[in-house]
Amino acid sequence: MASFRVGTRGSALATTQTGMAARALSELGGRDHEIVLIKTEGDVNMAPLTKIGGTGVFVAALRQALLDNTCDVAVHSLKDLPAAGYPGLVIGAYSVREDVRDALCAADGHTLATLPEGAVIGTGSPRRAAQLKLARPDLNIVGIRGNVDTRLGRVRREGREVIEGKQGDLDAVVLAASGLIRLGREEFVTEYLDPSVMLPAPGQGALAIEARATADGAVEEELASMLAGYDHLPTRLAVVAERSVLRTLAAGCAAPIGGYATYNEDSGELKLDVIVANVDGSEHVTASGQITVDHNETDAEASADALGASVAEELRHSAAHLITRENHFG
Ligand SMILES: NCc1[nH]cc(CCC(=O)O)c1CC(=O)O
Repeated sequence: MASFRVGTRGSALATTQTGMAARALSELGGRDHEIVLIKTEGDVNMAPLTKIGGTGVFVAALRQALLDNTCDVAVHSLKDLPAAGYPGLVIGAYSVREDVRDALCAADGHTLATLPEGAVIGTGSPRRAAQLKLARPDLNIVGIRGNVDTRLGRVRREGREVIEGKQGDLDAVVLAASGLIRLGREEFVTEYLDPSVMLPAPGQGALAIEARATADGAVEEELASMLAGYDHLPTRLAVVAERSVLRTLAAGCAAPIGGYATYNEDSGELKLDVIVANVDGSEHVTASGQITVDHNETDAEASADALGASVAEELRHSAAHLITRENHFG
């Protein structure tokens, strides 16, 4: 059978995780693949994400490549994919989820509890900034961007030259554990932050395989069984619930919202926790919900979506003033 083309961003993390997904798909489908590198606005423009639109800057070019038939599937970090659907495209599969937690990478082996008073922490994420300040109001948060190794290079280390604003100028950074693990950078982690301290971003740790949709919104027949074989249903139910929160509150990936759902295949319990916070940690609201859903039901995904929507509805009024474009930094 003909080979298929897999679109990816060019960052080290993107090419690494795309390679992993593409090899798995090839194996399932008994077909070769080729990788197509796509440059996105988020790779080219280094302004803070909250300034260049946040939502979607990493994915627009990849989606266009699918629509232009430059590639057949695109591999995204689900976290970077806006929660609203996209005309003509469909998420054909979700990967098994990697470690969903955020990870503190600090100088001198520090944990969140032992960081010195007033320590300077780098993150570009309002969600991480808000929850860091909730846990430790004395911390100073500075906005950073760039790829994983660039960010790790900002952490102070014995013997490393301090170049103001470039290298070794921070006490710690916070990154997604999943990215660090996929890139083999776990040795830099000094603490994996429990979701009770830092709720991850909706979709964090999962990959989404996007493809062209047929007229009735399904995956093209050529790819359907391969993608169905790759899809991980417990992940699908959890991330659908999480992303439903973003869609209901009309918030993007740059919003200070954490959301984490778990699905227990044995009991059928789907649980969801959500936090919306002020970026300076001065205010926050939380909500949780739980349903039982049989993953064999055809409407299991709709039930997960409804759970996210109902938890979000609980927060609609109390969180409205925290989901404005002003509630970010940079
Ligand atoms: N916006 C960058 C981005 N998009 C997805 C991940 C992590 C990978 C994942 O969520 O699986 C990262 C890096 C980070 O947050 O540290």
